[in-house]
Amino acid sequence: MSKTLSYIPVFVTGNANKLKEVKAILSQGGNPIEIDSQALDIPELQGTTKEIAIAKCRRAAELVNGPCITEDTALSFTALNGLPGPYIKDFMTNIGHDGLNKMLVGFNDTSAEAICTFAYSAGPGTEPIVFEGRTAGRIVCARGPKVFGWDAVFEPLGVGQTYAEMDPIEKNKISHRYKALDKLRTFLQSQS
Ligand SMILES: O=c1nc[nH]c2c1ncn2[C@H]1C[C@H](O)[C@@H](COP(=O)(O)OP(=O)(O)OP(=O)(O)O)O1
Ligand SMILES: [Mg+2]
Repeated sequence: MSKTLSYIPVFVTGNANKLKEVKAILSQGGNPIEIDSQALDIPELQGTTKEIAIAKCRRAAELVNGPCITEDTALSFTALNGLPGPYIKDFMTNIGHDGLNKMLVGFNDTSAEAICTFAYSAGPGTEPIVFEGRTAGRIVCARGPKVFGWDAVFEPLGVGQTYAEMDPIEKNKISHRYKALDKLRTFLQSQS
């Protein structure tokens, strides 16, 4: 039986690949949760992953004028004290898979962490709540289809494949997004 919330939150994202994974993860297991979606591009501040996620969700709640969910993804390199972190989108756009590898030339440490921060707001003026998921791995030369962001250069610890090489079902079992969404799911189910 699927659990029915008294309202359907809107997942605000401009990223079709994120939406696809979120829908897949939420429909697995016994208690699917229904969400709507809207493709809005919301300005993102500088700051910690949590500060950025909260500001984004606050703005989204004003725009949709109701309950909403946003998600912010970061890729943090240990050797660079956490950078590019929440600024990964600009780095991907400007220097690509190769550039991300070159940034680590001269460092012995190629470890990195994929961080997903979901934020939920019950509506405009309501302080967003955040749910974080982290998956540890390392940065490698691109392997696999270059369909989704930096998937081809991130190899989760102990898997031997990059996110891009993994079966999407397997990625969705261990990913930063899955871990954060699992916490959000528990919260939403407790609300209904
Ligand atoms: O699982 C992932 N595997 C590989 N790459 C990923 C993943 N998840 C996000 N990404 C990329 C998309 C964007 O280049 C950056 C995050 O930026 P971020 O602002 O969170 O995403 P976005 O602007 O594309 O969509 P949104 O409208 O939800 O903000 O990392
Ligand atoms: Mg964004």
